[in-house]
Amino acid sequence: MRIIVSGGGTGGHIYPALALIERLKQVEPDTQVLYVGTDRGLENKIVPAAGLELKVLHTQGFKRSLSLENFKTAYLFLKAVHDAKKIIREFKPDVVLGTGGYVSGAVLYAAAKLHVPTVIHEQNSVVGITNKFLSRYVDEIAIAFDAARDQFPAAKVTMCGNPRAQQAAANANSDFSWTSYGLSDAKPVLMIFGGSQGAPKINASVVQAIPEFSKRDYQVVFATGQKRYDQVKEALKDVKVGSNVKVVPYIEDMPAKMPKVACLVSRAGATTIAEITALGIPTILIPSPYVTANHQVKNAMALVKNGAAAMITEDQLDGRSLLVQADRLMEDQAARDQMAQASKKMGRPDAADRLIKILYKAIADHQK
Ligand SMILES: CC(=O)N[C@H]1[C@@H](OP(=O)(O)OP(=O)(O)OC[C@H]2O[C@@H](n3ccc(=O)[nH]c3=O)[C@H](O)[C@@H]2O)O[C@H](CO)[C@@H](O)[C@@H]1O
Repeated sequence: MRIIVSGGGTGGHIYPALALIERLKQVEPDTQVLYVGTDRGLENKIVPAAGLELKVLHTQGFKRSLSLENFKTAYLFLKAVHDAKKIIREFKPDVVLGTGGYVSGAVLYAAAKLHVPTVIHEQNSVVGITNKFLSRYVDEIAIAFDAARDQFPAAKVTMCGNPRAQQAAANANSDFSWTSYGLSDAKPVLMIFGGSQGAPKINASVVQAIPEFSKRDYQVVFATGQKRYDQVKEALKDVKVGSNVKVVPYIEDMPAKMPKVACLVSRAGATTIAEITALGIPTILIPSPYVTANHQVKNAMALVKNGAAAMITEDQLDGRSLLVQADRLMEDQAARDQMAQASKKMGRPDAADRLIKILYKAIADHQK
């Protein structure tokens, strides 16, 4: 299969695309892939690292309020559509897949106008602005939460889950060792990260809690987000950080490491949730209150209701509340086991295979 994949900006849109590609190459080893992203997003780091060719377009998001900047955005969109058409004509894909982010708006719109089969994947329960716009033009829409169904044209929608779940499940028996982080494999690890880019309030709370974490019998791996690392290091300059606590900018190859985590603290982004439920990882979710229609709270509540996660809302978050919840789980294996079981029941470990079927369907329907 020749496939163009486009999704950009944050890890939550990029990792599902990469997981799909990894699986597609297992099913069809001669698959040819071109990734189209923005010139600024995390894809510039993640996609080449995965050994894929990346072409970039310059786009930006529309402001919700009336703004002069929106004229520039509209111009950039039209230019990006024009450039995307050129890329599509040259690459001649059998199908184009969009996984969200502004750049996928231009690429999928261009593909639809060129009558190339198109599929979009929506990771969230509340549909993103780009996918909402594209839903009129594309052939097929794959969703990961039932709640997204009614927000799209019914005939195009198929439940599939998030391909990153299948990748996570496939790595469940990972042989990763925490010794590469200077930690022990004999003691449980609490992993903390605020989404793919880090989150200021989570970072500040972890900084407050570090003197106590440093006295615990468990270990802590804390990712600050690439751009926030220096700031956190500065805040920690007079704090004695125990040898059981590791502070890093970013955690690479998460599917290898997540199975080796006893408990996780994280934002409630859809892709993170797909990973933790695929593996059944006890998690304390801290939903971001800064996202469209508060969708992370909805993502989180779906798990909390089933006993699959605990939640701290951002307004209740500080070093103290974080520590209390973390201790409660890290010091109670039975509570962790119970949460793990409930979480795993919600996982969709065949999501990539389902998405591949949807790609085949879009291609076949065009050949009729
Ligand atoms: C602020 C914002 O707009 N967030 C959105 C964005 O979040 P964001 O990009 O943070 O999305 P997710 O939480 O869904 O995904 C984060 C991904 O990054 C990985 N990871 C994270 C930290 C790290 O150090 N290393 C690493 O590999 C995680 O394992 C996961 O695969 O996209 C998600 C999916 O569309 C949405 O649900 C989120 O609401």
